Amino acid sequence: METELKKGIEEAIAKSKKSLIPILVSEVQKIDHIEPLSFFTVGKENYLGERFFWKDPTDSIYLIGLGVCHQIQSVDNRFNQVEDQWNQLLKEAIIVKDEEQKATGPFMFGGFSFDPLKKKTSLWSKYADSLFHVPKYLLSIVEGKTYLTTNIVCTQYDDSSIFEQTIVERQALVSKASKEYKSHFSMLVEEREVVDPEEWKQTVRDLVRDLKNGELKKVVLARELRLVFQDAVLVEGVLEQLLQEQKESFTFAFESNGDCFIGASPERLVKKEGNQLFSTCLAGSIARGKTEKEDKQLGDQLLNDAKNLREHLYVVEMIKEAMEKVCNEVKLPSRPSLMKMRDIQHLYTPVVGFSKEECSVLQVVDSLHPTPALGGLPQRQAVEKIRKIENLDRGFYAAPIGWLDYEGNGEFAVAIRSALIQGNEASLFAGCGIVQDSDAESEYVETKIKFRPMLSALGGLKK
Ligand SMILES: C=C(O[C@H]1C=CC=C(C(=O)O)[C@@H]1O)C(=O)O
Ligand SMILES: [Mg+2]
Repeated sequence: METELKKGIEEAIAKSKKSLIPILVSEVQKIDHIEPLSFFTVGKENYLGERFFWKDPTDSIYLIGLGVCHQIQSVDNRFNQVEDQWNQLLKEAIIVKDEEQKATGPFMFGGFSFDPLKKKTSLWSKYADSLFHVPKYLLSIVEGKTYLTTNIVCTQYDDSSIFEQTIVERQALVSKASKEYKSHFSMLVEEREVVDPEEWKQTVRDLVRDLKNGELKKVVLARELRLVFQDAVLVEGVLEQLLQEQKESFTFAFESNGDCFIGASPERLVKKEGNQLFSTCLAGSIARGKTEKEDKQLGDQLLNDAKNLREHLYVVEMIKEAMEKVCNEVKLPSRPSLMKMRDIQHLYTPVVGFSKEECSVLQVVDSLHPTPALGGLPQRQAVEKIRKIENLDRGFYAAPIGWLDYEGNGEFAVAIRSALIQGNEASLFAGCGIVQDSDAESEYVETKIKFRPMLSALGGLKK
């Protein structure tokens, strides 16, 4: 296998000398199991600020990336541009692998900001509106099998010494990652609501008045909580906590230039496997009960609550319509069920479809984002409203985050229940769907519940 990587690199350098464009070499090895968190932690030494972590709710896939061998960014027409740049890179790529397995080989991880037209603050200066990383090393644990992909972008100026360097580095990574991982914690010293609660509730009241009088049916409003810690927050510790406490969610971390966007989202935007497409309608919320009986009562209340059902129905209508455009067949249950996480329960409708030919994951992301679970209805007007009245730079919060492989498989979640970690500070985000019969006080309480997963993982939740 290693000689094949060497050959691949030599071929890529020769190709690059002729074409003058960089050439990607991607080699996949099946390896013994490595703990995902160990691999992530070991990457800190050489790749701090260039790591990502992803786990899906069924634990069927773990993806950990270290280093950035190629970066994709774009400004206008961003979903198409990312796709074009990705296809450009893939066109000449040299792939060395023995076995077919999704989420291995040429692969990228990243996401988009919620609204590229929103006025920017310095909060998200480390994240472009579209940002994808092709990792140097990718650990993929897919249905219990472990793979290590090594990606190298070769240019006309390289020589085969990059082969030797890579082999040495990769052996060191794998052997260190096989040792045990120790967790750490930081202490929270201050908690600050970035927007005054009364001001936020007033915005909700004003919005409810508009919803009663205009064509807008739903707008999702969010707010930010800023935390200060004694020491720099250790992303590994936060991830460990999220993995333990939010098993039913997508757990993700995406580092960029020293900051880290991290979270545990229960909400899939889209998954594509072959021509099968999966999406999720998740909107309408209530607390978990302290006892089983109370929990069931609350769940039943949610399933029969007109306001929450309305909030949910708008999402179902929009996702169904968008999926029907790209699918030959779309299936979904006629009524929502409950999805329960540690801190909250939601109304949930899964959607399955068979995609038409030539329909890519990013095209589906483009047609869905933002769904009314994050934006509102009608979509464009709701986003405009948020841009105008919401006192928050959402950045990557509530926007698509996920991965794509070279065969067109991929999965994106919407990045809610999330936080942006910046050294010894963090911003947490939480929003809720405002409809005509929303009550500002209850919506405020709902956002408080939605802060809990991240607050707890950051060690800041008072028990
Ligand atoms: C916008 C968020 O949640 C969405 C997802 C599920 C339920 C929601 C709700 O009931 O309002 C929201 O639409 C968030 O957690 O920040
Ligand atoms: Mg709600």
